[in-house]
Amino acid sequence: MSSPIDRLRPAVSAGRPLRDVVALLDLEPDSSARLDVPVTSVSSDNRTVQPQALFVALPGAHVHGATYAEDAVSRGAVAVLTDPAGRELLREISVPVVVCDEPRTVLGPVASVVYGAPAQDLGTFAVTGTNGKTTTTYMIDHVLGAMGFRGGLVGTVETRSGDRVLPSRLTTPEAADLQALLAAMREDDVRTLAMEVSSHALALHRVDGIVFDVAGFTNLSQDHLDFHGDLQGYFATKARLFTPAHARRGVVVVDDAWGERMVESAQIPVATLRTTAGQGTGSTADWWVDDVHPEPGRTAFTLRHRDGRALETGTSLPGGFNVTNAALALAMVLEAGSDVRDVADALGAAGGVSPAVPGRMEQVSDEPRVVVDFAHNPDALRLALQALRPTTRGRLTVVFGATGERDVGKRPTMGAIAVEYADRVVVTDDDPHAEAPGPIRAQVLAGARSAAERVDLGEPRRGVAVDEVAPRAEAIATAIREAGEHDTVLVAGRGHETVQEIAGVDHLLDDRVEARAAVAARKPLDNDMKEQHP
Ligand SMILES: CC(=O)N[C@H]1[C@@H](OP(=O)(O)OP(=O)(O)OC[C@H]2O[C@@H](n3ccc(=O)[nH]c3=O)[C@H](O)[C@@H]2O)O[C@H](CO)[C@@H](O)[C@@H]1O[C@H](C)C(=O)N[C@@H](C)C(=O)N[C@H](CCC(=O)O)C(=O)O
Ligand SMILES: Nc1ncnc2c1ncn2[C@@H]1O[C@H](COP(=O)(O)OP(=O)(O)OP(=O)(O)O)[C@@H](O)[C@H]1O
Repeated sequence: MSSPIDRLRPAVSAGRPLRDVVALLDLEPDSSARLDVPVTSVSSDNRTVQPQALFVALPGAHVHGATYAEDAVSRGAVAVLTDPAGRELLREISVPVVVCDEPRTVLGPVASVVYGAPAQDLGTFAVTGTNGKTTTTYMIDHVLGAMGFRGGLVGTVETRSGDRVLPSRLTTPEAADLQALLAAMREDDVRTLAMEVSSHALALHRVDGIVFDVAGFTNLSQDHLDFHGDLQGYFATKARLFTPAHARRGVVVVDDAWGERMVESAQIPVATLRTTAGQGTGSTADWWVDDVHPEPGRTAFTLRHRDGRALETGTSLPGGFNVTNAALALAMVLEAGSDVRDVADALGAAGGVSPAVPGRMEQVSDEPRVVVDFAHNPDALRLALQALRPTTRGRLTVVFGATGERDVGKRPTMGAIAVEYADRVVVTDDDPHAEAPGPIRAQVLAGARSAAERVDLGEPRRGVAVDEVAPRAEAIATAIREAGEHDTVLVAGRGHETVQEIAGVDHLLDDRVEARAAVAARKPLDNDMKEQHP
């Protein structure tokens, strides 16, 4: 996880006089002389303030940003934008203060003005949905890269501007950081942007001030209900992306009812995409996936449009859901105006839609097969297990936990899903954050054990072993040590992440590193067994 100070920003910024910001907000200037001061950057965190910055002091859940205004000024901030509560905290400040009721809602547009509307110089693609955002953005970036465009990427795993790469702190950065990043991309001669737009970002106005060329919707299922209250609120927040303030056109996966509802509520032109089997010719969707079949090392498929366009390609990323992600990425690129033959030629040379996506169905070993995946909600866990089941010759083990301080309701559900699809379930810790890890495991285990009882009573009887092992590194080691050669071990929930937060303290932990170490530790055992049974 990077600190708030690690961020990509432009080396040069012409900036704008503070007067322009005041005009944008339609406010009465309180001191005309000082409104000529040039503003060359915008920060909503004092730790990122540079000389000539506008410091935007936001009210937060923990603290008011105005608390840090003095420090921001000492770092070179030349003005402060805040709300009336922030103004109260800033009686003695030495720089002009601009007050508006909801500074969060203007942060993006203000930063866009200061940096010279950088989004307008890029071909912009935004992806939202519960699952698949990271994968789909990597796929869009891969397709555009194959076509020769120098790309920018913003999302959960990393932030990339051409050759410059940083690990990400948030999936979607705060508005001021995002606009600075887009300005850096323009400086780096980046032509296209593929970015994840989280529901938090939409609710907290992080992408205000950007109108994406194409927005994509993957799916919706239970997650983040701690923040959005219920699924309806979660959906309504995602739907904001499909309005003229945020996007020009959209592509919506209509495999589930939420997709259909997204099409109904969209206020921009949207193309529909159906990727579930059996649609074929005569599909009611604009785009659909046809002729899905396995080929060595990949799944081949054809993306068709109702106007007759067809694109034959494939993806090496496992699971039916990755065909969906690939089809969405392609449909978004085609809806942006690319010619289907150009895309087909580029993909032919690139070997299909097959980017390396860190921690997404990432296979770290063959025998036993060990796969590290980011599935951390019920739907993703079920799909990841379903994807691995048909190609598992032995037993399927899953190692996972649930996040602390987040959506408590999904814990027992995930336990039950694990039992439904795996032969062995090892419940451990995810990121407990400040919550006590034991009770989180207990809630996951409760769901798993009651599902296991149902499975044991059912016909045919299927004994599923449910164990609790913590800490997580020990759980991974145990599952891999005890796995047979033909077994699969899915380590789910943390994917690419390298820091685990327990009791508010960060610990270095990378599931892929732990899994590789556990596989390496089996080697003497493997050799001994081979000597005994040559
Ligand atoms: C719910 C949420 O998103 N909260 C974000 C919000 O926090 P907050 O309102 O509590 O802020 P605060 O800590 O009270 O601070 C108030 C203001 O003072 C500033 N400040 C604070 C401290 C300081 O030393 N100096 C300073 O200037 C802060 O930058 C902020 O502007 O503003 C903070 C500053 O930008 C964010 O770090 C914080 O994200 C927290 C860490 C978070 O975990 N967010 C997650 C839930 C999130 O956004 N996730 C989505 C992806 C979800 C998914 O799909 O998995 C994402 O897009 O990343
Ligand atoms: N289209 C999809 N439908 C359902 N599940 C998916 C889909 N694509 C990926 N997944 C599952 O969800 C997990 C997360 O995938 P990915 O990181 O691409 O999604 P995301 O939306 O970016 O998630 P997050 O915002 O939490 O980072 C994957 O590891 C996989 O298990």
